Amino acid sequence: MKAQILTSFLIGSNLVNAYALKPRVISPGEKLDKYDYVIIGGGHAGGVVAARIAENSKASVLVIEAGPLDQDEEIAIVPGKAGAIMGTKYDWNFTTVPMEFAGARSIAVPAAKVVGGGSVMNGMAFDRGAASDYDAWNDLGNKGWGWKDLLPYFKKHEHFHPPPKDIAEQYGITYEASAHGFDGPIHASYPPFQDPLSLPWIKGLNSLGIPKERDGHNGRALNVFWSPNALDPKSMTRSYVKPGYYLPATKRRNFHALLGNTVTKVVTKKVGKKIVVTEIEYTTGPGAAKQRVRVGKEAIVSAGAIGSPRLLQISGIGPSALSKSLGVTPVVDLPGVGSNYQDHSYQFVFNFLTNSTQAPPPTDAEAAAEYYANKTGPWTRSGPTLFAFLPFKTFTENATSILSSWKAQSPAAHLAAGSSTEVVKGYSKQVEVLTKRLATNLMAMTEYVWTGGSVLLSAQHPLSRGTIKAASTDVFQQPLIDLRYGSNPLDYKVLADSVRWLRKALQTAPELAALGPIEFAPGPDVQTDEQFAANFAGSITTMFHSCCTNPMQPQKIGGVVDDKLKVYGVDNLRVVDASIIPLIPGTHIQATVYAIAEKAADLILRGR
Ligand SMILES: Cc1cc2nc3c(=O)[nH]c(=O)nc-3n(C[C@H](O)[C@H](O)[C@H](O)COP(=O)(O)OP(=O)(O)OC[C@H]3O[C@@H](n4cnc5c(N)ncnc54)[C@H](O)[C@@H]3O)c2cc1C
Repeated sequence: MKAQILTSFLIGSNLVNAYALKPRVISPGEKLDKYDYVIIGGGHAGGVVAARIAENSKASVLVIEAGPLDQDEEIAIVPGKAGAIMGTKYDWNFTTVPMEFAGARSIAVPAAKVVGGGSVMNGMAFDRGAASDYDAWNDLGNKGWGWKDLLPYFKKHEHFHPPPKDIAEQYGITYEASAHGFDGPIHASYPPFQDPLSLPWIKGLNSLGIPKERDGHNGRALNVFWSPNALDPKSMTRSYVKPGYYLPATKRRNFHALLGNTVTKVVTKKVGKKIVVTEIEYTTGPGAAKQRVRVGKEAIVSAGAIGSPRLLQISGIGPSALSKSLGVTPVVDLPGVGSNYQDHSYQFVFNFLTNSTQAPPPTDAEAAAEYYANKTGPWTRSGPTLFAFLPFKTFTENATSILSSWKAQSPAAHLAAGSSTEVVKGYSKQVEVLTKRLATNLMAMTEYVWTGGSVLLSAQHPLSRGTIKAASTDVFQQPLIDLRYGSNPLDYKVLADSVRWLRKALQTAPELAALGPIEFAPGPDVQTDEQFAANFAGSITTMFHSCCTNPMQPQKIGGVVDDKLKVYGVDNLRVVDASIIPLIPGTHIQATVYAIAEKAADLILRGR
């Protein structure tokens, strides 16, 4: 791919080269020899952290991103086309290895390869977890990462727009202004089109004793609630890192971005007793010459939940045995790198609504015409704005016994073979934290996404843990990605009970039963735990929330970064992206990624 360098340059006092350049596109030869901060990956978190650091005009910042800039194509910015970007040139197009407990299937794991990363590719659902999800991070030993600590960063990136009056009245959309930010770069708004079948779903849940929360953004992302999309209400297009952070940053003279360049190695050196990152090695493509840039202060790895652990591993920062098997000299033995892989898997329950009086939805051509003519209609909505996140005891009487079974399991029993003692200890601690919090009604266990009859069920706190392993030192060869869905059999048990509850809800809640739902998949033949497990193994797939592969937790329990996001054992290296999440929160994770990146930038700017 043709290398692109977008730039704006610096007169930073601490720069080696004394270019006095205006913002413009330059050739690779014009890059500086050394930058204070080199950010690897200009994706979602990387784009935010780079732009924020560059607000300090004295700091020189270079972002190296493997992908290009999107060109405002429909697939990037039109809500109704969200998802169509998967499988294109903006996707790394990763697939898993055959997954042992998921029918030996390999599945696609979309991962963005474009400026703004997942913020360009995602479904624009824009919500936060419950307070308990983040307080659990604190429980693991991470000071400053509880709900109250993160709330200012959730607000900082957000520009909230209250719902239009007519929509709010028709659908009962409520919000709490105190939970929101009003001047951040990312617009959060409610599309003018909502699904009329949302109303019987809310009423049905209410009649089963599940309350509607005023606002899921206030720490109670539980039960049923409305939530905005990452949507600019003026243009009715996606609100994301490129317009919100990246383009404004390119106007700064101290900000450079090197696009279409892939980092191949974090180069370290022993200085006294310390390991220090001295250079970053990168290239324009397979077989092309490798180049280097010097790191003045810090390197920040923001290559995503798959890219970041892989890059650390091929740089000798990771499990030493893996480094050696790759022919890499180990730099720091960090067994947690590439472990602890978590995701929200999902399973559909498909229903026909035999009594629905809803008119058939418009065709794609009609929806497109309406969108382009008036910026109204179904294409203004990318995905769900109504959420149901149910606490464990809400949907199964087996919650207590399942939690007891979790605690009784031998921690190593279901982890990947060869997991280190530290990783096993970390997992054990995570189970302890989760079982305590899931026993309350303050943490969600299953998300139910109502799609007007059919329902997508997603396990929010899986016990299965996957792995990412570099297959070779070649960054252009895909790593071994193993989500290991179902490796802990209790995950399938939880999901089976989630489906059972849904079936009952659809038949007993009067507002839902009135729609005449008839299930056609998994279908009435699937009843026992064993039948469910077999069904899930054949169909379960990703909800695209890969995370947790460089967990922030103490090193002795398999952590990779500390609570300042600094990599253990390396003096000037941080990781800032979804990989640092220790426990996946019960939410779609993009707002959490924004908050992580905002907090990281704050730590860096304050010299922490
Ligand atoms: C298909 C999809 C749908 C989703 N839907 C939603 C949703 O509706 N709501 C929600 O809340 N969340 C959603 N998410 C999740 C959310 O968008 C992601 O979790 C988040 O964007 C990840 O951010 P990140 O910074 O960790 O990684 P990324 O945004 O993936 O950034 C990593 C960047 O690093 C670059 N990179 C990787 N390796 C290298 C290298 N060696 N050299 C240089 N650059 C490199 C990549 O090209 C990429 O740009 C979705 C995700 C996907 C993939």
